[in-house]
Amino acid sequence: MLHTPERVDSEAFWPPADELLEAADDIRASLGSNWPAPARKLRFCLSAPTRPSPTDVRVLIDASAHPDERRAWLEAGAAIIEAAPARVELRTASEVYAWSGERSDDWLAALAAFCACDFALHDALTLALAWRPDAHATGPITDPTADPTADPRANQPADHAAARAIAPGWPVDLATYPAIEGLPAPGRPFPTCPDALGLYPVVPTAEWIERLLERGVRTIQLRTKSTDGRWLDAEIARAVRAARACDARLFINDHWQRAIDAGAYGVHLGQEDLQTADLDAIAAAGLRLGLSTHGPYEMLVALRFRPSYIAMGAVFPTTTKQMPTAPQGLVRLAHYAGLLSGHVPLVAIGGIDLSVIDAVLATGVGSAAVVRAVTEAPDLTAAVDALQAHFGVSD
Ligand SMILES: Cc1ncc(COP(=O)(O)OP(=O)(O)O)c(N)n1
Ligand SMILES: Cc1ncsc1CCOP(=O)(O)O
Repeated sequence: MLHTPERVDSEAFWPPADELLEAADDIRASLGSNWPAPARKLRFCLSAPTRPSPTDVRVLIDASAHPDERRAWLEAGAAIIEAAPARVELRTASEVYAWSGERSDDWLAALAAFCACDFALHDALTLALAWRPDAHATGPITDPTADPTADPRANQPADHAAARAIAPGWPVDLATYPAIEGLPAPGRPFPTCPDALGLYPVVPTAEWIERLLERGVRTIQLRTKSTDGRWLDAEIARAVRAARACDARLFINDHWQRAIDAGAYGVHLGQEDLQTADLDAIAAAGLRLGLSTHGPYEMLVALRFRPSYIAMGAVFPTTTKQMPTAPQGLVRLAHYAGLLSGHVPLVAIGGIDLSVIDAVLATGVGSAAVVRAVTEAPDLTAAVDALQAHFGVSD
């Protein structure tokens, strides 16, 4: 079992800072014990270390550093956080992130606490800037016997309600989350779609779509990596025809222009597609937009575009797609579901099949997207019927 100790590493701050460590420990304890143990222990350096290491994060508060010094830290693999009034920037050798907005005086303690729960540094910083001493969830801390990283195939929690509980220290109010800099001004909101999108198969051809519509599926995605334009046009047109005939919600992955031309219900895009897709054209055509995310930072990015739903994953390990981040697990998923509840529907994806569907739905998500659970099912009808039954859909 990989339970995180409810404490921050005693060497998390350099030079040692007892009060800061105590505040970080308090915040960490308020997050409960169900998080993965941190993959690496970061050291937050309030003064320059003699020799920076890749696990160092140099923290400059209302201060600047000589460019040569910065270069040396980044070359050593260290990260730099610069905190100015109402603005924080994180710089690594390859990335720059910037947030603006108010923050708590204890944001640095909160940062150490979220890093101790194994959030990536930019995700932990997003959460730390949102953290407030008095704006906490009221629910019980999640079940201390549940293993956050465990696939419930191996460790089925007796009570799925445990997976839904939100730790008291988790920042639940989107209004306290910082603004991410460098994004376009919010455009018009995309048309809404139901909170509970239900079972959401993601499949490679129109023929698959037809087969699944026949089995009663009503939210579905055409996802193909083909670059053959004529084939794509024909498949998308056929899929749209089939979905319309059943009044089903058909999302087209990536091919937003073709989806507009064919009159699909919606488009699904990844974070990198946000740089190139014409979101105004998608919205103007009345299509819904689903966006992929892999953590709290990307969730905030996605929210800026006012999508119809946000997808989060991979929840569990998957062989269908190479993922940029480690599986999120159920505990994070439940916290994301709590945060987005009432704002935008959340779709879980990655490694989901019949054996985990109950646990996934217990986190509060309204939909589960699946690839292999249908495309590799030995008996498609049985697999779809069994999955659908968990969404209250029966034959
Ligand atoms: C419902 C849903 N969630 C996530 C994805 C993944 O989309 P993306 O990040 O764009 O990656 P590719 O699917 O293009 O490989 C999805 N397609 N659907
Ligand atoms: C496309 C995608 N995006 C995030 S996980 C994933 C693959 C999900 O596939 P499976 O359901 O087979 O694990």
